Amino acid sequence: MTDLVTFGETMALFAARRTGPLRFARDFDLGLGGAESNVAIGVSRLGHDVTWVGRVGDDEFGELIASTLRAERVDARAIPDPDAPTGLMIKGRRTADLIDVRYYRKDSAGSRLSPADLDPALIAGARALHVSAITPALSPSARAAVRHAIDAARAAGVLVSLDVNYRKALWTREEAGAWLRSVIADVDVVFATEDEARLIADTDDPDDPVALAKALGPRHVLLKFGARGAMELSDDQVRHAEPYKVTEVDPVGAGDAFAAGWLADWLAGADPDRRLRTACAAGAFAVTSQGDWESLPRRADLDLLRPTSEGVSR
Ligand SMILES: Nc1ncnc2c1ncn2[C@@H]1O[C@H](COP(=O)(O)OP(=O)(O)O)[C@@H](O)[C@H]1O
Ligand SMILES: O=C(O)C(=O)C[C@H](O)[C@H](O)COP(=O)(O)O
Repeated sequence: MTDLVTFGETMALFAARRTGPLRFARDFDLGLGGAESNVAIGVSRLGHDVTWVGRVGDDEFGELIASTLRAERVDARAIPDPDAPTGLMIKGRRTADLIDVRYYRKDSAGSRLSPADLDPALIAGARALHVSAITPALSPSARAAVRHAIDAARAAGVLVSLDVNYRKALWTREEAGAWLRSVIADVDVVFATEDEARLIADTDDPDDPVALAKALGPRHVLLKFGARGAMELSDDQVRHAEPYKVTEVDPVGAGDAFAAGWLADWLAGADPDRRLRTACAAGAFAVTSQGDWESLPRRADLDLLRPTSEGVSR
C-alpha cells in the first residue's frame, strides 16, 4: 500500500555552474528534475509512502533517476524504454537572477508513457493521486494516461490532486486551457499561480484572487503568489498565508515543493491552517538552493523557518 501515487516525466538535469550565455557555461551539475518526482521526494521526506511511475531511457540517465528516487525512499517504478532516451532539461543562468530552462524531451522515453503503464489497482489502493498538466502536453498516449489515472482514482474515491504547471514550451495557452477545463470537474485539489488559474476560470474579475479561486471549482483551491505567499479556498473558507523569509537562490521547484507540503499534511490529517503553513515552508525551502528538489524539508526542518525569522536558530 502506498499513500500517494504520482507519475510523469523525469529528466536528467544539467545546471550551468556559472552565469552568462549557456554556450560559455563550461561546466554543469548533473541531477534530475520532473514536476511529479519533485513532489514525490517532497512527500516522502515529510514521512509518507509514495509511488512514482514513469518511463526512462535504458541509459545512464534512467539509472540516475531510478537510483536517486529510491535513495529518497520513493517507490520508483521507472520503466526502462529500449526505444527512446531519457529526456534532458538544461538550466542556464543568463544573469545571477534570471534562470533559463530548456527542454530536450521530444519523443523521449518519458513522453511515451501510456495508460497500460498505470495499474488501476495501484491507484485504487492509495489515498491520493497527484498529476500535473505537464504530462498531457507530452504526447497523446501520456494525455490518455492522465485521464485513465484520474478515472481510476475517481472510481475508487481516491483524492485527485492537479498542479497546473503551465509550460509554454510544450503547448499553447488555448490547448492547455481546453485540456484543463476537460478535467477540472474530476479534481479535488488544484494548485495554480494566478496566471495559471486564468487558463481555466471564467470570471468577471480575473484580478481578484478570491473570485478566481471560486471560479475554478474544486473543493480545495491553492493559489500561489511566489515570494508573496499563498491563498487557499477550501469548503468556502479563504485562508491567506504569509511567506517565510528566505534568501531566494533559485525559484524553480517552489511550486512542486508547495504541493508536496500540502499533500503531506493532508495525508497526515493536519488542520487546514497548519497544512497551508507546511506548504509555504516547503516552497520557501525549495528556493534556497540551486537544485529543483535537493533542499526540500524533512519534518524537523519545518520549524526552522518563521515568517518573521531573523535567520538565527538557537
Ligand atoms: N522567495 C520566496 N520566499 C518565500 N517563499 C517562497 C518564495 N518563492 C516561493 N515561495 C513559496 O512557494 C510557493 C510556490 O511558489 P511559486 O513561485 O508561487 O510557485 P511556482 O513555482 O509554481 O510558480 C509560494 O506560494 C510561496 O509560499
Ligand atoms: O517536469 C517539468 O517539465 C519541469 O519543468 C520540472 C521542473 O523542475 C519543475 O516542474 C519545477 O516547477 P515549479 O515547481 O513550478 O517551479
